[in-house]
Amino acid sequence: MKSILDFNRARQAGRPIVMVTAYDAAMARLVAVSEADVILVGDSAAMVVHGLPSTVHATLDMMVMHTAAVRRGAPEHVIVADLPFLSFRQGREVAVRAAGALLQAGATAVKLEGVTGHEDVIAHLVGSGIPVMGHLGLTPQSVNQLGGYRLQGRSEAEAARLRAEAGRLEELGAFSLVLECVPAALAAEITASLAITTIGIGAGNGTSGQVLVLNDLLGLDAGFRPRFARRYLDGHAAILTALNDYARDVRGARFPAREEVLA
Ligand SMILES: Nc1nc(=O)c2c([nH]1)NC[C@@H]1CN(c3ccc(C(=O)N[C@@H](CCC(=O)O)C(=O)O)cc3)CN21
Ligand SMILES: CC(C)C(=O)C(=O)O
Ligand SMILES: [Mg+2]
Repeated sequence: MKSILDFNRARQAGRPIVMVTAYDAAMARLVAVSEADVILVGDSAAMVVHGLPSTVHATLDMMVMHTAAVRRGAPEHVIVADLPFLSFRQGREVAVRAAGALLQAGATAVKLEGVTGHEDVIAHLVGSGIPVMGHLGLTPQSVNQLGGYRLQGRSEAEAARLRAEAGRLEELGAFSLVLECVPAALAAEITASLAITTIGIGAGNGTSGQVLVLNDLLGLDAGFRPRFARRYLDGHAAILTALNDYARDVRGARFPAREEVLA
């Protein structure tokens, strides 16, 4: 996809939107030549790339660096970058500066979690020419409040709140929103009630598109296996085999071979 207008074009054409994360130029180059539509520079980078315990630890500097690297690897794609924890909860000026830094690093749009309490910030970003993607349901930046990564919107009260927040995001001018870990029927109902697109993760197949963390779909982490994260590759095993082949070749004096010696 070349612009955010392609989100609604895809929905109108009945084509599911394919979103995947990337954090560096090498992976972005791969995604750019794949059939995936959109790249998310997720704040999951804090966990996946930096080994930090949660996305609470993502910083603006970190997100700017990853966004710039991904833009170099994918010059033509729509890139959505996550606004890090608290960067949109300290008033309009701080938020617009953070979002501006992400756009100047190469993002096409920003994503932010939740809506209640920062409605004015969302409207101000949109009014400033910054496309905003919302993120509802399981909002990982609130993990310390949610008490873990669990399905959201199970009670009727929670479902009603999610419906209202999704409608509010559309009213405030968000062009799309992520629904993370919510019941499939609720995600489908919210999608049908909105004119803007929804991108699901752990939210069933009734959304306008899907998003997965690249490392998850490549199976790079042997330990992280939530039910929604289908593995298209056992990357952990494949890479481990390559590494051990290399180690054995060095120890067995099979590497480097004659043609690999510069002389
Ligand atoms: N590598 C990675 N992939 C992600 O999808 C991801 C991150 N990191 N970091 C930020 C958040 C955290 N996310 C998570 C993390 C764990 C579960 C999880 O363990 N889910 C279980 C239990 C569900 C439940 O109890 O309702 C599952 O089996 O799906 C879900 C989403 C999604 N995001
Ligand atoms: C899981 C997706 C939606 C995300 O926000 C991230 O990767 O940070
Ligand atoms: Mg995120």
